[in-house]
Amino acid sequence: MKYIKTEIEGVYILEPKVFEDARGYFFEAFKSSDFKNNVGDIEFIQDNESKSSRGVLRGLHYQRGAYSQAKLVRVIKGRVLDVAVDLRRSSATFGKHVMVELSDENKRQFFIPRGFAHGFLVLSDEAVFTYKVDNVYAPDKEASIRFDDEILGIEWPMDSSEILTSKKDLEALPFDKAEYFD
Ligand SMILES: Cc1cn([C@H]2C[C@H](O)[C@@H](COP(=O)(O)OP(=O)(O)O[C@H]3O[C@@H](C)C(=O)[C@@H](O)[C@H]3O)O2)c(=O)[nH]c1=O
Repeated sequence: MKYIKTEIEGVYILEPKVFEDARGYFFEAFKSSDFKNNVGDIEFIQDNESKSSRGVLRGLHYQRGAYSQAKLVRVIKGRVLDVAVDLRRSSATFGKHVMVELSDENKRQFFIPRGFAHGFLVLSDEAVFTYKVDNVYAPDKEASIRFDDEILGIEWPMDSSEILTSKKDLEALPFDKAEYFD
């Protein structure tokens, strides 16, 4: 697995070594010891999976305060654009984001530390998205920032007429009303 640093401290793109043969392929999707050596001592406690159709945008989500979750995300079917927004007020890249394409073809993974908002847009007809988190799900600590917030300036490659979000995400707060991290 290659661990590639991004322009935001603590955010990594992971590229697995894929072994192909006549039967198909094999790769190590997660190896705790490697992850610890390259990223840090993070204990993932839950695996999640969602399926979405083209144009679905889930995000930009985070859990507030001590309920923040680090996430290791990947796509096992289809193609998405994944975005992590830095909400760490003391960070040099506060308010900045990293965008990466994740697909079943490139098999890339994206590591988003605590203190970030996260979201993705589905580019293929269907996408199955799976991710590990390192903290409990706490529905009353959930927060959502508008994906099309002007300050964030994320360039989603679809018109808002093509984008489908949840009611919760439509009612999300603008970035300047969000709760940040120290
Ligand atoms: C996130 C989550 C949701 N749920 C339930 C609540 C709800 O009834 C249903 C769907 O939840 P949501 O609408 O919040 O699902 P979704 O919009 O897919 O939320 C996810 O979006 C991506 C971008 C993230 O980064 C995740 O952390 C998470 O916030 O699943 C759980 O039971 N456990 C969980 O850990």
